[in-house]
Amino acid sequence: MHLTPPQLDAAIVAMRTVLPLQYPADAIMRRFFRENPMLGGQDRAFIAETVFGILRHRFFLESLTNGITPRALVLAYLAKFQGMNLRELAPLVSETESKWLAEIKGSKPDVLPLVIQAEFPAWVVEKLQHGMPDSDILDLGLSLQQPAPLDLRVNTILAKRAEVLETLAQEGIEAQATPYSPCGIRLIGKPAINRHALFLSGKIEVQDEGSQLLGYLLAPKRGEMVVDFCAGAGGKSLLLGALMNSKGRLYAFDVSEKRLSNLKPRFKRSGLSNLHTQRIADENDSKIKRLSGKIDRVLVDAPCSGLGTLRRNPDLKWRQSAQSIEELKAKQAAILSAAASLLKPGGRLVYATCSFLPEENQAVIGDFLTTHPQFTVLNCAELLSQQKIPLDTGEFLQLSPRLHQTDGFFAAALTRAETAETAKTDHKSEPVSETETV
Ligand SMILES: C[S@@+](CC[C@H](N)C(=O)[O-])C[C@H]1O[C@@H](n2cnc3c(N)ncnc32)[C@H](O)[C@@H]1O
Repeated sequence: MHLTPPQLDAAIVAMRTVLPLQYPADAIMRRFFRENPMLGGQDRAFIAETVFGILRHRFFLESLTNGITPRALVLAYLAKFQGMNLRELAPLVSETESKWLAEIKGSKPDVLPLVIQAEFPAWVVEKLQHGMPDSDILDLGLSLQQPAPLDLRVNTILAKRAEVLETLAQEGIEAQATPYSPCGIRLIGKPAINRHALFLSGKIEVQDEGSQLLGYLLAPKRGEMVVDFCAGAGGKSLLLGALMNSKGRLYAFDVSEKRLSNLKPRFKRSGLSNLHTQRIADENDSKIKRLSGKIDRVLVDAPCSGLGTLRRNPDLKWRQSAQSIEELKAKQAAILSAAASLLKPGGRLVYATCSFLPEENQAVIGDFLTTHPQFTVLNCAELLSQQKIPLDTGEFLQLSPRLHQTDGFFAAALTRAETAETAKTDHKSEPVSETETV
């Protein structure tokens, strides 16, 4: 591309605004674009790509010199990772900068320490080294430095995947069916899909293929009682409703009113009628207690570090810490325990995170099983195979950008044993009354 001085300046200002990283980078960028309405579509794309690209490669870029400035970060990123040659950059930089950029172009990351090559903070590498060889940590880190593709979920209540693919092809939008999710589509580029008629009519939603697979793992059936315990803005609730063919009762719980209200317009578009959102104060809310032992399927999409989404949210590396993981582990255990109490004997619970840290995943499940002997683990590969999805990552579902081109998801499926004791508890629980339909 031909880079103009105003474009370069705007990227530097955006980088300076984002860098304290007190708030999520995507929120800061949204505000930056709102406050700079004169920027055109191309400028915005360039600035966003540059800022997120720098965050993906920040450890490497900062290793190049001491006290690196936002301007130096932008220039170094354009030279090293955007392939801009020194002739293109020459009219925009000083002679000293030009010499420095020439050195950077020749630098070789593969001689640098693992933390820099993998672009992980030291505390993440330390945690991973307990169970992973350095070569795997590096592979994982490198795969998370790539931008994520744009995946869509076809809303099977309103459309078929083949029909959506055909419409996209007719309009020259390159797309293909996702390899695992039966309702997924992967776009080749990044068109502004949220202004497309298919999106506005509720036929498609933006959703990573890995996230879609969690719905197939839970596999709710028509007419069942289902809970999405940490529903947020409802990415997974909408898929669960579609898998239930809008029949039965689907509760979407969350502690955040704001996130649940973001679900409303999506729900309106979706054509579903069986979704009931409820804000809960916390996992011990009385609304949860009233549903004890009554639910067929429960999804726990637990609050987590989000490190598996570093392709999309590279700033999480600086917004999480060893301390925040400790707090998350306690929260995850409490939520899992409360959500499990909802399950009918013989029911299914899926616990999921978008983290690759065993502490947030296998360890939470291990501790839960020790204190809840009435629960056992179901084999995820078998559950997916029952849904005609040929994906075997073992007992747990473990997705990675490198192997599956999805975000880094973890999921465990659990079932509750049928016992005389649990049947007695069922009899005592009261029906839930006040539900709000969005
Ligand atoms: C990973 S996000 C869920 C994303 C959502 N399922 C989706 O697909 O869009 C985790 C959610 O857990 C919610 N949360 C945090 N603490 C909670 C609690 N104690 N009970 C229920 N939800 C909680 C957060 O507000 C957040 O929306």
